[in-house]
Amino acid sequence: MKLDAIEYAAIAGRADCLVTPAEMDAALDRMAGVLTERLAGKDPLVLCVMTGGIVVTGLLLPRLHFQLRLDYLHASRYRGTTSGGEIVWRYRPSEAIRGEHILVLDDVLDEGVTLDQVIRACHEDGAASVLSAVLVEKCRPHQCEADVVGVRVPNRYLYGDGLDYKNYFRNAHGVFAVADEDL
Ligand SMILES: O=P(O)(O)OC[C@H]1O[C@H](OP(=O)(O)OP(=O)(O)O)[C@H](O)[C@@H]1O
Ligand SMILES: Nc1nc2[nH]cnc2c(=O)[nH]1
Repeated sequence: MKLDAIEYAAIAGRADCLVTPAEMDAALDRMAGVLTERLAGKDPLVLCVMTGGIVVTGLLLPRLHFQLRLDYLHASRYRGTTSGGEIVWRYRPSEAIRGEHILVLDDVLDEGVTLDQVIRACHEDGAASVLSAVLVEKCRPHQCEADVVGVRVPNRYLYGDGLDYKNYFRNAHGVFAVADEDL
């Protein structure tokens, strides 16, 4: 469904900014530092979890000054809605994963169902090691933990830096919480 320009502006106007663009940039620098310590010299294969992971991947990779390769996987469970369902795999690069040091990059750790299943899939597919990093972690219980976290935020429905609201706002820099009346 498309949003008209008035609705779009109203949703943005009612949202709360939880993390500013400058705070996100600082978080990305910190993540890059930790990932460099953990992965430099290992020639990792970075897997972007589509679609939300595309922004953190694009912002983080130029900060990683060591040898690596990039691929992606596509697993999703929200699909434009605000509550999660079954994981649907659209692309799983099983052959490429065998024997590799994998870095999984995603935008958000919420219930942790997606990351848990992605990490299990990488092990099943024969990864030599699996490290995970998320840009945003919600303060709530998760089915699994990420190894590296950019920022931690309250448990609200979020958009920005890859996270969508009704398929929009992935391009907003920073993290924003949708107003209750828009949920
Ligand atoms: O921790 P969880 O509760 O499993 O939620 C996290 C997942 O939810 C989002 O994906 P979504 O299914 O919305 O797909 P998208 O990346 O296409 O937005 C996000 O990109 C994570 O992959
Ligand atoms: N856009 C978006 N996707 C999610 N997937 C899991 N939690 C969220 C969230 O808060 N916002």
